[in-house]
Amino acid sequence: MNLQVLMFYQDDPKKCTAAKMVKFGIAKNIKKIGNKGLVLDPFSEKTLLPSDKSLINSIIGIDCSWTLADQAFSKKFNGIKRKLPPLLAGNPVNYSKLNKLTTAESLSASLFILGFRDDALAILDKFKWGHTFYELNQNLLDEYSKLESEDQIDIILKEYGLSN
Ligand SMILES: C[S@@+](CC[C@H](N)C(=O)[O-])C[C@H]1O[C@@H](n2cnc3c(N)ncnc32)[C@H](O)[C@@H]1O
Repeated sequence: MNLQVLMFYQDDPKKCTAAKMVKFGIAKNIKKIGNKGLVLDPFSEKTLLPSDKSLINSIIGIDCSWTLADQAFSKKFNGIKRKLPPLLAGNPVNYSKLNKLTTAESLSASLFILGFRDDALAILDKFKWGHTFYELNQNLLDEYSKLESEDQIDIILKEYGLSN
């Protein structure tokens, strides 16, 4: 799957996971999103499902600061927007917080859910804390890669003690 990042350059470049993925040739730094691009948007009403694979030709992470994310996502991006189903951050900045993932974690999780397991793990291998993200979410990711509808997510969260 073609991985892309659209960068706002708002965070420390030394810690930016999108910049690291571009440097390693894992993701392409783009300025324009295509119509069949899956935009990873934490504010989207729709959740990513495995069946979305047939609609898309690329996955795009929007690399902005979490503190400015509402402004960044108020822009009208082209593409197909989806949030990820609930996952725990493994990165040191937002460790164990639900849904506050780095761009690298979000791209990895989306690949996992869409069935590209090896590619998902290869991204995490590039980060010291990558294995922590996988260990925290392995069971959830396995379940999400079999999702047929959003209705099933609440049942999964209850099973793992993550529902309110
Ligand atoms: C807000 S930026 C933070 C970037 C961070 N500074 C880094 O170095 O990775 C993280 C991006 O990953 C994607 N993302 C993170 N969590 C997500 C979620 N729960 N659902 C959908 N996309 C998510 C979005 O594209 C989001 O803009």
